[in-house]
Amino acid sequence: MTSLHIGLIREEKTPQDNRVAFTPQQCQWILSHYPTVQITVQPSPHRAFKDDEYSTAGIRLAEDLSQCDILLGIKEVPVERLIPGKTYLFFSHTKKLQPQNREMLRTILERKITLIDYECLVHPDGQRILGFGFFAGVVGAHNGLLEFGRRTGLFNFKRVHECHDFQELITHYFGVKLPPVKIVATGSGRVTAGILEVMGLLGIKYIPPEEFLINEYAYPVYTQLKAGELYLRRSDKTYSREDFHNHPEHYDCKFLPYVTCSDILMNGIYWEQDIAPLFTWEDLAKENFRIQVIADITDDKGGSVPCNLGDGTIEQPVYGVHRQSREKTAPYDPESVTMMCVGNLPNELPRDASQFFGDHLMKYVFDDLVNGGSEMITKATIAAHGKLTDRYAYMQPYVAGE
Ligand SMILES: NC(=O)c1ccc[n+]([C@@H]2O[C@H](COP(=O)([O-])OP(=O)(O)OC[C@H]3O[C@@H](n4cnc5c(N)ncnc54)[C@H](O)[C@@H]3O)[C@@H](O)[C@H]2O)c1
Repeated sequence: MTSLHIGLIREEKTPQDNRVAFTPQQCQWILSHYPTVQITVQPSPHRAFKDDEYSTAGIRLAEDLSQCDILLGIKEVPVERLIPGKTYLFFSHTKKLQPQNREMLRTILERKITLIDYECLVHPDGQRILGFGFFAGVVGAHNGLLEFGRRTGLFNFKRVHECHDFQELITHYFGVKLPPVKIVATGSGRVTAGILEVMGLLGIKYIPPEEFLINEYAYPVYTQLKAGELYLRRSDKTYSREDFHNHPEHYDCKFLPYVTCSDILMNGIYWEQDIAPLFTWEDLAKENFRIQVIADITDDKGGSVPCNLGDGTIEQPVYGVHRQSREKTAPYDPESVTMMCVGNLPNELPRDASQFFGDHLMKYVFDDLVNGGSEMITKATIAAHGKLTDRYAYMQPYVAGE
C-alpha cells in the first residue's frame, strides 16, 4: 500500500450540489482501516454533512488541498478551481462531447490534470459501478404519489427534502393507508430499484403485468415493465437485449394498453433518441388516457414521455400539460396530466445518496486507487497528465473545438 492523501472538494457548480463522495463516518472508517491514507475535507456551507460533522469525526478540514494526491468531487469543477497536476475523480459529463463542458476538459488538459470519470468506472460485464439512480427512484416514486394525493385530494405526503434523511421519510409511511391506486413502473435498473423500495415500504402490492391490465383492485397495486416487456422487434415480435441496445429503431413499444388502466406512471426506463416513446401526443389526447400523474424519473425532455416539457425544480417539481393543446398548465388542471420531471432528485436525500455512493466507491474502487491503479481505473481515465488516453482519443476534435 502506498501513501495517499485524498481531498474531498467543495462542490462549486451552480446550483450548488449538496452531495459528497464520503460521509464523515466513511472517512473515519477509511482512516482506521488504511493507515497510509490521509483525508482532508474542503469546508463547504452547502454540503449535506456540515463541516462540524467532519471535525467531530476527527477529519481534517482545510481550504488548501494542494498537498492532496487525489481530489474527489461529484459534479463538474469550475475551470478556475482546477488545480494543475492533480488527479480528479468526478462526473465530468464530457464523454458524450457535451458542449458545456468542453472548456473544462480543455483546461484539464492544459493543466496536466488526470481525470477519472465515475461514470466510466464499470464492472467487467460493463455494468456501471457508481450512480445515484437508486435514490432518484426513491424520491421520484415518493413525489409521484405525493402529487397524486394532492391532485385528487385523497392524501397528503411531506416533501422528501423536508426530512432529515431516508429514515425519517420512512417513519412518515407508518400507518399511511393509500386509496386503491394503480401504478405502472418501467425499467429494471437502479432508478426502478428505488421505485420498488417505496412500493415495498408502503405495502403496495405487486401484480403481474397481464393481470394488472385486465383487473381492478380494492387496494393499491403496482406492476413493473422491464425492457423485454415493453419493446418488441417489429420483424419477428421477439426481444433480444443486445440487439435492442444496438438497433432500438427496429423495436416497437407495447406500453399503450397501460395508459388506459393506470393512474400513475413512474418512468425509470433508460431512453435514447431512437427508442420508441411509451405513448404519443395523440394517445394523450384520447378519452381513454387514464394516467393522471407521471413521475418521469428518467427525465428526458420530449423523450420516452413526449409530454415531458422540461425540468421542474426540487422546490417546484410539478406542472400540468394540457392533453389537447400540449401547453404547460397549472399542476392539477383537470384537463391536464400532472408531470413531475426533476433532473437532480437525489439532492432531496443527499445524506443517504452520498452514503450509498461512498459505500460503492469504497467497496469496488478504493483499493485500486490506494494500490496505484488497475485496468478498471485505466478504462475510466479520460485524461492522464494532460493528454487524452487512447480510449478517449475520439474526443480530440471536441477538445480542439472542431
Ligand atoms: N431524474 C434524476 O434525478 C435521475 C437520477 C439518476 C438517473 N436518472 C436517469 O434515469 C435513467 C435510468 O437510470 P438508472 O440509474 O436506473 O440506470 P442503470 O444504469 O441502473 O440502468 C440502465 C438500464 O438501461 C439499460 N441500458 C443501458 N444502455 C442501454 C441502451 N443503449 N439502450 C437501451 N437500454 C440500455 C441497461 O441494461 C440497464 O438495465 C437514466 O436515463 C438516468 O439518466 C435520472
